[in-house]
Amino acid sequence: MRVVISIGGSVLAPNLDARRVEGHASVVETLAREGCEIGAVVGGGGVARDYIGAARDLGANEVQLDQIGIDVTRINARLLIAALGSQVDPKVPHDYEDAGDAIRRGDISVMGGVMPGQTTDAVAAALAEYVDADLLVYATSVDGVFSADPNEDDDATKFEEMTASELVDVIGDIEMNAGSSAPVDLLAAKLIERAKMRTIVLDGTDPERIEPAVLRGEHTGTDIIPEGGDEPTYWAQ
Ligand SMILES: Nc1ncnc2c1ncn2[C@@H]1O[C@H](COP(=O)(O)OP(=O)(O)O)[C@@H](O)[C@H]1O
Ligand SMILES: O=c1ccn([C@@H]2O[C@H](COP(=O)(O)OP(=O)(O)O)[C@@H](O)[C@H]2O)c(=O)[nH]1
Repeated sequence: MRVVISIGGSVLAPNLDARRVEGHASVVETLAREGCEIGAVVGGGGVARDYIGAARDLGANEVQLDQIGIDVTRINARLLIAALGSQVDPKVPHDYEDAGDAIRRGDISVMGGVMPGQTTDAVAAALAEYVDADLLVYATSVDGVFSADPNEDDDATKFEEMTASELVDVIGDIEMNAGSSAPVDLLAAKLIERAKMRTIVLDGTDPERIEPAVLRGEHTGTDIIPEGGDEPTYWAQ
């Protein structure tokens, strides 16, 4: 099975901790041993937001702030590469072709950000479409997509399941400033919709949750079902 896993910076590197990175690397390696072809995309986390905040105070515009964020996501990608064994492409790809070439060679590919005006959520969705992935997983800091930000609104309710167009509607109003927080960004949601990409949004704080979700579809987060798409056959057994 070919899977793209987006590891949010909030779960990979809310702060710098080698053991936490090791925990995510261990799950990725387990999935590779189970025969998965893997593209990983990592976010910027706390360090990105520290740099973005400082640069904003210095008067940088949003594109400049995005560029700083991209650089931090690429450093985080190098951290995960360092924790992965020999089967990982040592380079952080600058584009989807390089990532796709590595995955087709049988290597694990680890991307960071690629261009201003989006987040790594969109990178993961575009990579999943480009390599025709069977599944896209967002390991983020909440256990799914809610009707509103659950950290701000106690009345927010979780979607167990939703269509990509419902996802577009729910996250459409979330601001898109550099460093803003969203379980999936708007561009990612639109890419998931057009690609009819089977997607799971789950709490990846404990990376162990990723494995059963990928291998058996077992999780407590949100299933994003492509309209007109069927349940993936690999979970039929
Ligand atoms: N509708 C929503 N559903 C779930 N989380 C939301 C929603 N709106 C905003 N959020 C916020 O998005 C955060 C996840 O985004 P972010 O911090 O960028 O994670 P990541 O590091 O995975 O990109 C959650 O912790 C939550 O506070
Ligand atoms: O392709 C990308 C990826 C990231 N970013 C910038 O880098 C920041 C950190 O990336 P992301 O939000 O994906 O990290 P996370 O939310 O997972 O910590 C984003 O807010 C954007 O400002 C960007 O401009 N383009």
